[in-house]
Amino acid sequence: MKAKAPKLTDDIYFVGTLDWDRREYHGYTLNGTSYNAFLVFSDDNKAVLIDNVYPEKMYIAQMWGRIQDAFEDRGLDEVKIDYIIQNHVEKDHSGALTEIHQKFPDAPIYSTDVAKPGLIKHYPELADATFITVATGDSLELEGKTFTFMDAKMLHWPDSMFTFLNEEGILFSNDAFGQHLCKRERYDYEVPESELMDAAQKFYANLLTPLTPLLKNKLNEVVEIGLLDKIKTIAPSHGQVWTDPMKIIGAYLDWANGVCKVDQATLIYDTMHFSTEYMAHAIAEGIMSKGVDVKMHFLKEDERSEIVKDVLESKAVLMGVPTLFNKVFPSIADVYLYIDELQFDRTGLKRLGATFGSYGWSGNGPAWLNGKMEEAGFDMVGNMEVNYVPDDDDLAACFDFGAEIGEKIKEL
Ligand SMILES: Cc1cc2nc3c(=O)[nH]c(=O)nc-3n(C[C@H](O)[C@H](O)[C@H](O)COP(=O)(O)O)c2cc1C
Repeated sequence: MKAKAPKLTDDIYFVGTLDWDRREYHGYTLNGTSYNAFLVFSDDNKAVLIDNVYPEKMYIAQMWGRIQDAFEDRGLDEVKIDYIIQNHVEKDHSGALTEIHQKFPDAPIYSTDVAKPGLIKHYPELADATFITVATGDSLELEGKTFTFMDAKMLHWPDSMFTFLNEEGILFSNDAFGQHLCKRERYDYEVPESELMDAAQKFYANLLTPLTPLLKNKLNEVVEIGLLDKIKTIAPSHGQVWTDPMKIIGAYLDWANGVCKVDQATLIYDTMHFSTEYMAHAIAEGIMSKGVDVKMHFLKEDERSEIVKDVLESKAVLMGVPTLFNKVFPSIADVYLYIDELQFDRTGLKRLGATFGSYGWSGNGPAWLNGKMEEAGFDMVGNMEVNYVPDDDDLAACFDFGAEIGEKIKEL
C-alpha cells in the first residue's frame, strides 16, 4: 500500500499506522487511534525502526508503505532496516515484528530482558532472532545518533522501556504520554488543545491511575539523572507528538498528585423505572447551587472508560442505583469494579464519595454500594435512599443532600 512518511526531522520519519476505524480497544471507547512507529537514520544511513503496529495485514501494509516512502525520500534504493528497537511487547506496538524480522533477519532486536520471552511467546517465529537485551543507561551508538535506553517497568507493562535519542532530544516513550487520536497531523500544536488534553486525560485515567506511584518515581528519576532538561520532544506510541514536553509532563504531575483544576463532582447512575434518575438530577442541582461543576453519567448511555476520565479530575464521586434483590442494579457493579481496580486514592487525593437510590420495600442497594466505595478508598459522606417514586419533599431532600456535598467539595 502506498503511503507517505511524514518527517519529524531530517533523519526521523513517522512510519506508523492510522487506524481510522477502531471504536473500542480492550475496553476503551475510541474514535480511531494511531500506532506510532518511527524510522531513524544515522549519518551513514543505517536505519533504526522504533516500535511497530497492530498485527493486521492492512495495518502492516500501511506501515510498510511509509517505510518504503522514507527510503525513497532519502534517495536510498535499497530498503534495509538495520536495527529494531522494541519498547514494549503489547500487540499494538509489536504486531509487525515477525514480518520485519523475516525481511531483515540480521537486524538485532533491542528490548528489555523481560520483553524478550514475552515477544517470543507472542511470535514464536522470533525464536531465532538476535535479541540484545538492555537496561537503564545502555546505549546503541551509531554515526551521529545515540539511543539511550531507560527501563520503564510497569509503565505500563513489566517489559516497557523508553528510548532517548540524545542528539535530537527525543524521548520515545511508547504508551506513556499517549493519546488515542487518529489525525492527519502528527504534532500536539496541530490539534485543538481541549481535544488533545481530553484524550491524554482519558489515556492516563484508564491506563496509568493505579501505576501513579511508579510514575512519580520515574519522573523523579528523569529529573535526578538530568534527563528532563534534555527532552525537547516526546514521541509516544499513540496519538500526537509533544513538542512542548512540559505541557504533558505538567499534566501528568497534576493527575499524579490529585490536582483537580476545578471543583467538580462525577455522578454515575442507572435506573429501572426512572426514580433514581430523578434523584440524580435533583442532587446535581444541589451540588451546582454551590458553584460546583457536575459530570453526569447515565449508564444506559455512557461507558466506563469515559466515566473514569471525569473521575480523575473530580473531588467527589456519587453513585446512584436502585435496589434489586437486596443489592444493586448490576450495571453499576461494572463501573464500581473498574473504579476499584484503578485505585484512584493512589493519586494522592482521597475523593469524597456518596451513594443514593430508590427502593421498594427492603432498601439496602445504595448502602451496600456505599460499603464497597469505602473499601475502594473513598471518604464516604452520605447515603440517601428514597421509597419508590420521589415526591416533592424527597426531591427537596435530594437537593439539600447535593448542596451539602457541594459544600464539602469546596472545603477540600
Ligand atoms: C426484579 C426487581 C427486584 C427488586 N428487588 C427489590 C429488593 O430486593 N428490595 C427493594 O427494596 N426493592 C426492590 N425492587 C424495587 C425497586 O427497587 C423499586 O421499584 C425502585 O423504586 C426502582 O427504582 P428506579 O425507578 O430507579 O429503577 C425490585 C424491583 C425489581 C423490578
